[in-house]
Amino acid sequence: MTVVIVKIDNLVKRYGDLIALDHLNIEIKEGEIFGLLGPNGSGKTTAINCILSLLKFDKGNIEIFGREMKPTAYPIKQDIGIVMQNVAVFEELTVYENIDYFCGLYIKDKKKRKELVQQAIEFVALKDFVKFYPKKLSGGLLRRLNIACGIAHKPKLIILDEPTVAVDPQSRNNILEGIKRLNEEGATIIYTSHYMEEIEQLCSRLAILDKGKVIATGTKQEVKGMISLGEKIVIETFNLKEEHIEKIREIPNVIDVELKENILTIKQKSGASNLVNITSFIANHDISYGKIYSELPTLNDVFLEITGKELRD
Ligand SMILES: Nc1ncnc2c1ncn2[C@@H]1O[C@H](COP(=O)(O)OP(=O)(O)OP(=O)(O)O)[C@@H](O)[C@H]1O
Repeated sequence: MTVVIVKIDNLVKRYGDLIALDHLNIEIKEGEIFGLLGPNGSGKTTAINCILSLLKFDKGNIEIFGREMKPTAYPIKQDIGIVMQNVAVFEELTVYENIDYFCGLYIKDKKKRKELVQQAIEFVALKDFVKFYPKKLSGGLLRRLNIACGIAHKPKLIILDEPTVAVDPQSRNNILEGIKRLNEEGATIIYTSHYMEEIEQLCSRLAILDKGKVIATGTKQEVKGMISLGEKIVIETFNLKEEHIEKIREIPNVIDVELKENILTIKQKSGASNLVNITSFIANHDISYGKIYSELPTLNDVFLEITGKELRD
């Protein structure tokens, strides 16, 4: 039986005249890594703050673990781990003391807490830095400390709001791998990002947000299946003429052709396969080419087709 961990029903949140969340409906199931993908300002942080009852909302209902979420729902909060966008640690405490403090909010037994703090330190690979104060840590290490503080008490639901913004690639990989391990160990994860690559890599299901609305939701395949765009064929060409482009446009199932700095991108309708037709066209017209490959639509393509805008400006 599928257990629903988070149920967001018809959620509306206004800031004055601005509708930050516009009748949001989302269900997150046990064991998922659920992605909330959307550009800056689409409502991801507002949604997270409402889920956590840190913000009052105007309409709707939120249930977590099958119970109504309220500011005073402490038993529910105990089973949630939060890693917010802005690093929130104490400057006057060391790495160890910070993790111990946050873990101590939920775990009173000292022996148990010591074990959990050690596990969290190993988990984010901060063993060599336990005596450091936060101001001595690089941005990436600080993010890792922030994560350790949020997850040390082994919560059932972990919410991470853009945890990789402004971190170096090594720390980013460390963070993404760590999230996968937390999930394998049984935690349900909500992960917000405006990086579609991260959501693609990490999440089993996702919702794409724009202007406070869910514009698409499902597995990656389901979401990509909602648009008319199918495979894209990309060719590096050197002597292509305008008339060639026009002829390629006429090939059945081609929906768009674009040439940018020697890179020709041919977009096709979902379900169509034109690679053979296009390679024979190129050969028959003596067009010289370098790389040629086909790729599936990205989540940015989904966003672009539905909203007319790029995910990242
Ligand atoms: N406290 C606030 N007062 C007024 N407007 C706000 C407030 N917080 C957010 N907003 C507005 O609500 C909308 C949603 O913002 P939100 O921070 O939830 O988006 P986001 O998707 O998390 O973006 P980002 O990735 O930039 O954090 C934006 O238009 C934002 O300007």
